[in-house]
Amino acid sequence: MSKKPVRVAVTGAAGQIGYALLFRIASGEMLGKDQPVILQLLEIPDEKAQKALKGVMMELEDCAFPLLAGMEAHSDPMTAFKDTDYALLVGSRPRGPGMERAELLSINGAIFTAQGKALDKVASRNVKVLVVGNPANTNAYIAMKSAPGLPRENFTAMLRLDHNRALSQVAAKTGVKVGDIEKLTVWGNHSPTMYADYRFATANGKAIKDMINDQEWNANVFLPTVGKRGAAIIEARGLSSAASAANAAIDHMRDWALGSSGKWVTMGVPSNGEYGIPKDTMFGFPVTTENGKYTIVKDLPIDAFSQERINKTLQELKDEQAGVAHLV
Ligand SMILES: NC(=O)c1ccc[n+]([C@@H]2O[C@H](COP(=O)([O-])OP(=O)(O)OC[C@H]3O[C@@H](n4cnc5c(N)ncnc54)[C@H](O)[C@@H]3O)[C@@H](O)[C@H]2O)c1
Ligand SMILES: O=C(O)C[C@H](O)C(=O)O
Repeated sequence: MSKKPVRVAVTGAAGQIGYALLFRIASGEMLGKDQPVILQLLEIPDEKAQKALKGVMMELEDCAFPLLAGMEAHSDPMTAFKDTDYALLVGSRPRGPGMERAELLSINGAIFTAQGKALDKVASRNVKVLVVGNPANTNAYIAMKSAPGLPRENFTAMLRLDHNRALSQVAAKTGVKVGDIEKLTVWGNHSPTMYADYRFATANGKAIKDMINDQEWNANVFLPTVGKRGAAIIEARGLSSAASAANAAIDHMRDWALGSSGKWVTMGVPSNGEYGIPKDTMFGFPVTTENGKYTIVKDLPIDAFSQERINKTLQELKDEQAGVAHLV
């Protein structure tokens, strides 16, 4: 018997990431090749954006995806999030030239307050929320705080792009296959302060740390490369990473919904106090996922170098949270 369709809301649906994301959701890459989906697409109430959204929907229609059970265009989160089972919050205002971070936080803060409130009122009580729009961790924190009627663990931020970037850099350095690397993680904020950590990583039972054995490379090549990769893509493409961001969003949601088969993945999730991270801080942690739930990997040893990096990315998140304190 075929499965009942699930509702997937995507905001910023006519944007770059939306264009790289929607076709993959509709083809079953996110929730499985046997799971029909209804897409509930949100764009700003602007003629040009809504027209572009219609164009994307025409293309989705032209793909004749067997799993696409329905499609709706919205300009109001209160209708876009109605009964939604999954919400991918991609739409947000990018930082313009000369814009202060505080200004960006405040503009996007207003978006994620409204969207959090709408999710609180109309979404499924089991909704799984992934925030992609930057600053992703703090936007996810605002949405979570604006939705007190939903379980806080339903709100997550995307660190998976950093995780995937780190995997590829480690694979290139060691010569092992990317798919053979396990137990890598990224701690903290989706920003250049993130801490990609391969201390526990293995490939075919061998320790990656021993294979690399080069702390100078770790501190001065690997971490800056992963941390500044988004800026390097913008510099090269003239646009921010969209296909790799959409791919990471698919990976994040797929693993959350369908399980990671015991493997570690990185998710930005509200802390319960693990590793000394204050409760509710939306922080990148190593997690495993099973039956639609994630569990933070606990009690890993944190050495002095790692602690210093974790403190730095935590401080940035604390500063961001202080900047939006009036909104939550
Ligand atoms: N977390 C990550 O790893 C990661 C990676 C890459 C990009 N990003 C971020 O993702 C966001 C989207 O990137 P993009 O390249 O698709 O940008 P884009 O500008 O191409 O598209 C964004 C879309 O969002 C829409 N939008 C803006 N405000 C909205 C709102 N309140 N409701 C609904 N839609 C709204 C815009 O109209 C636009 O169509 C940016 O904030 C970017 O910085 C995050
Ligand atoms: O959009 C950006 O500022 C960069 C993006 O978050 C990325 O990591 O590629």
